[in-house]
Amino acid sequence: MTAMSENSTRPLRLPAPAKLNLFLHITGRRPDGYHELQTLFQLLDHGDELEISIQPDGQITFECQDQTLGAPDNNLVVRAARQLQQHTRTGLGAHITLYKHLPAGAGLGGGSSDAATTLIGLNHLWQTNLTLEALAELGVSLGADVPVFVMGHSAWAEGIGEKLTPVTLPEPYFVVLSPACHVNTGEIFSHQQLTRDSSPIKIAAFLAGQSRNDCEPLVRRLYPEVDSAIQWLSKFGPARLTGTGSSVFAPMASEQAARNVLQALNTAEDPALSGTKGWIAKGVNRSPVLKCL
Ligand SMILES: C[C@](O)(CO)[C@H](O)COP(=O)(O)OP(=O)(O)OC[C@H]1O[C@@H](n2ccc(N)nc2=O)[C@H](O)[C@@H]1O
Ligand SMILES: Nc1ncnc2c1ncn2[C@@H]1O[C@H](COP(=O)(O)OP(=O)(O)OP(=O)(O)O)[C@@H](O)[C@H]1O
Repeated sequence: MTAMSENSTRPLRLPAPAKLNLFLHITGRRPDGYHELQTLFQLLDHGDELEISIQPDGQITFECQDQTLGAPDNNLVVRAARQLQQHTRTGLGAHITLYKHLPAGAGLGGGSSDAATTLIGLNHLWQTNLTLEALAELGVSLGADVPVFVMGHSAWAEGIGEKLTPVTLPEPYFVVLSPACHVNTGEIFSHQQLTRDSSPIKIAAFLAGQSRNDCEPLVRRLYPEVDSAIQWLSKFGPARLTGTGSSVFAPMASEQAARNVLQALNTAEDPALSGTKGWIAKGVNRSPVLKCL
């Protein structure tokens, strides 16, 4: 069987991992309104999954059980597929099924990761042979978080999050709490009370504990569920917001320590935590996507 016919018959099942922002400083604003930031992206071993197969007639079709995501045409998976199709002028199409496990609007980069996995998967199936750098450049217009998922490595990031330097992190276990609320990233970045004047730091300052998430004070004020989640998780470790929220996380000394925190969450009688989901994820340096191809 040739590589092409193998590609066209077998659906490709790929992971779309989540990320945490271990810190997030906003250092300025570009003329187009986008914010300049510094962040440390930690990829996780947990996320969504996609199944992709080729459609020879050029159609892009999409399936997802999660009805809360809105119209298929607006889904980042479909937008990524159309963008690659137009850019490469391939005559091929695809049928894509999204198995959504990550909450949306939760600061975990779920939509961006789905878009990145779509670009990587279709580039492979369609044999369009773009480099990862070219796919990342194409993806940044879909979301500022797409490039890190395409490059596939935990990274120090600057610019709007697209200037990436891969870093090797200790890969600890994290407890992640996802309150039931969705936070709209655009709303936080356009809020008058957002801190936008942090001085740039070097990685040594992060390692010395001199970092924060600049969105956190504002998001805690606007979303009491997030404030409660941070207060509760702080009893077990240094808890922080990821991205613009709504999820919060704390690194744990071991998987067992993480399990103990989840058990405490399940038996907590605090009404402010009702609807908040807790889960455990392991930090990974390399994205599981590239290992699948
Ligand atoms: C907060 C982070 O998750 C940190 O990793 C990202 O910066 C956000 O990335 P994202 O969800 O992929 O965001 P996008 O879909 O690109 O942008 C949503 C909206 O947030 C604002 N936005 C986003 C990123 C950024 N660096 N500056 C901004 O001002 C813009 O108004 C934009 O319209
Ligand atoms: N495949 C997708 N998965 C999740 N959301 C999607 C998807 N496609 C489009 N969206 C839209 O994008 C919005 C943001 O979703 P996403 O999960 O990427 O946010 P987020 O976790 O806050 O990301 P970030 O950390 O990058 O800000 C959702 O409210 C939803 O309407």
